[in-house]
Amino acid sequence: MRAACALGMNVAVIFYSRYGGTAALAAAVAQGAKQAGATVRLRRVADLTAIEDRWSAANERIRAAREHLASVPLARQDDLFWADGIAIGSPARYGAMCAEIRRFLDGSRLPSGDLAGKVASVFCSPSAVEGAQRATLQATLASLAGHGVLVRAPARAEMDPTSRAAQRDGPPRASADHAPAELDLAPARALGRGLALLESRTRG
Ligand SMILES: Cc1cc2nc3c(=O)[nH]c(=O)nc-3n(C[C@H](O)[C@H](O)[C@H](O)COP(=O)(O)O)c2cc1C
Repeated sequence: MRAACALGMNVAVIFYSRYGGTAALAAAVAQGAKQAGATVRLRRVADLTAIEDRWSAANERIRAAREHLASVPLARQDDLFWADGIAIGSPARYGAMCAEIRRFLDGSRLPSGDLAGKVASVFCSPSAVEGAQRATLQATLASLAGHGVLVRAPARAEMDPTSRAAQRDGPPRASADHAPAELDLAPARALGRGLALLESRTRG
């Protein structure tokens, strides 16, 4: 049997991350798409606020994450047009996507339908507040669907932290220490691989 391959496919993985959790998931999504043979752009969305605006206890973690992510290029509207497959990642913020991703999508001023035919998927780094991840993913998907993309809905294991939590001792890790566990990274890689391969199939 011939192995599935997404050679010639472009995948853009676009994320915002304050503490590094979503960034780690984004890197795993990008890795999965690359393993499938796609050309990948890993891009971050810039912060809207300065570190000094935040309460001090969190500042060191934020600063470390920013240093770590400094070499990742900033996302541009062109990345959306370049891509055949698009993955958007956001931390959960009160059950919705973060303001940075909202602004990126709004600021790209895409006429409705401009991303028609592309395949899109979403991923999310929540804390252990069940339901927030699902709400965030659905809100992000709804925004992308408005631009005419085909939605590659996350599988249950990618979508629902409680289904993964059942497989290990303790709650999902993506928030407690901001370092996603392998049980979170493996579905993220599968999402990237699945996105790249699905896109190659829709092209025929
Ligand atoms: C303003 C704010 C609101 C948040 N709201 C939620 C929420 O509704 N549900 C949740 O599970 N986590 C929530 N969190 C926690 C973040 O989603 C969580 O820490 C996430 O892993 C951070 O991702 P990052 O490491 O990529 O920055 C919130 C965090 C902040 C700062």
